Amino acid sequence: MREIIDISQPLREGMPVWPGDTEFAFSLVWTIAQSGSVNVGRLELSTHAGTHVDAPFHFDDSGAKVHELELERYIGPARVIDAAGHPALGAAELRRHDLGGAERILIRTGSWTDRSRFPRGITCLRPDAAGYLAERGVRLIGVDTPSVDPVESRELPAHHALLRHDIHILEGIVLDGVEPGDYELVALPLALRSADASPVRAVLLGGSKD
Ligand SMILES: N[C@@H](CC(=O)c1ccccc1NC=O)C(=O)O
Repeated sequence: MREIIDISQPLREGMPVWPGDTEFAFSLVWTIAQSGSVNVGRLELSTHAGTHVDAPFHFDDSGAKVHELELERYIGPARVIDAAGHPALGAAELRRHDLGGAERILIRTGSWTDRSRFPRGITCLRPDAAGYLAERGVRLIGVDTPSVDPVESRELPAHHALLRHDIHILEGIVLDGVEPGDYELVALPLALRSADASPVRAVLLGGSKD
């Protein structure tokens, strides 16, 4: 049995959300006490709640929507690298890490320290990281922050550069205590018609396949 490492943020009332975005809410609309048979909940949440993938449509009107994402991009070999301690990560910083030919690179920036609040001053990606990653065969980049661009950015240069190089984005993963190294990633978007992003349950499978 392979070890399963959950790298997802718990979705819960009061969890941090993008400034001004929909707060997460869960409530029971039917209870066993009232209905005599079942509890049934309802959710209100942003498509960017917690750990999520951005579809290109999030920042490009002609970009692919969530239901158009190929699932194979979100399942398969992934390398976790520890790149903590940088205000921004460009080609120069990433060059110091062995990416090992993995199509999926998950970056621990360590820049979201207090998970009870939405972070300020996160480590972002520089646009020149995109070409460097693409040359090494990367197709999915995951970060432990809510964005690959600075939170104040309107132009979203790293999002656009990554898309131009056909690299998709997984945001808000939790890599505290995860050893750098090679894993299998599973982080599937929901089958959400027309959406700009989707929460995912992201897990790493460690150990051997036997
Ligand atoms: N582009 C950011 C998210 C973002 O910009 C955002 C997410 C939720 C609600 C509002 C957002 N931006 C608003 O200006 C990202 O996905 O990395």
